[in-house]
Amino acid sequence: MRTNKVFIPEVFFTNDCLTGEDVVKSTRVLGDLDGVFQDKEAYGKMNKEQAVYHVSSYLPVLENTPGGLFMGITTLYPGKVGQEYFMTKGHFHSNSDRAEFYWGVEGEGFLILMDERRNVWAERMFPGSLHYIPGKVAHRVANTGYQKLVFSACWPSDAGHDYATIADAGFARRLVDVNGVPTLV
Ligand SMILES: O=P(O)(O)OC[C@H]1O[C@H](O)[C@H](O)[C@@H](O)[C@@H]1O
Ligand SMILES: [Fe+2]
Repeated sequence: MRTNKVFIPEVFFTNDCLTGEDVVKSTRVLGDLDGVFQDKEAYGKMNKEQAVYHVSSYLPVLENTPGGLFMGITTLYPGKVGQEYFMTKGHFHSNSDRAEFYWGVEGEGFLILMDERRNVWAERMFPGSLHYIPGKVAHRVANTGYQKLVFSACWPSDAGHDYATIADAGFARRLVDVNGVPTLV
């Protein structure tokens, strides 16, 4: 199932929108993304303290609660490591059949998806793009623009994050700048 529906945003979310004791904020700096990018030489020369993305997560119920929902806002900065765009770590869900919605709020980029047979495809993200991520599909987002990319997400509170599978085998294809054009290679 591949869907890429569009809605019209009336409110632009930012990470600052979400506040309260059930909101968890985190930042991933370049040093947290060791092993994620292909060009190790370019990565080695970059400042590891540089922020790549911020996530604010609204967790109104406890992690692993069946039937609940979480919501997040991610701000992903523009940049590249070599020719590869700044991107999120990416993950499957620990409860592998759990689905998720992502939607574009600001900026431009791609949602990169990979199923369990390692087929990879990408959906363009822009303000108002809406993306249904089926269960058993790994997901990561790349910023291909020159400004920050803001997207939001809604996922089941019992989905969990499985980073280990991606850390071990990565995605089967990478989104790189080929003569100025974002290309899956
Ligand atoms: O968890 P990452 O792969 O680093 O992606 C960053 C974040 O993106 C979205 O906001 C998701 O809903 C979060 O669950 C995820 O943590
Ligand atoms: Fe997810």
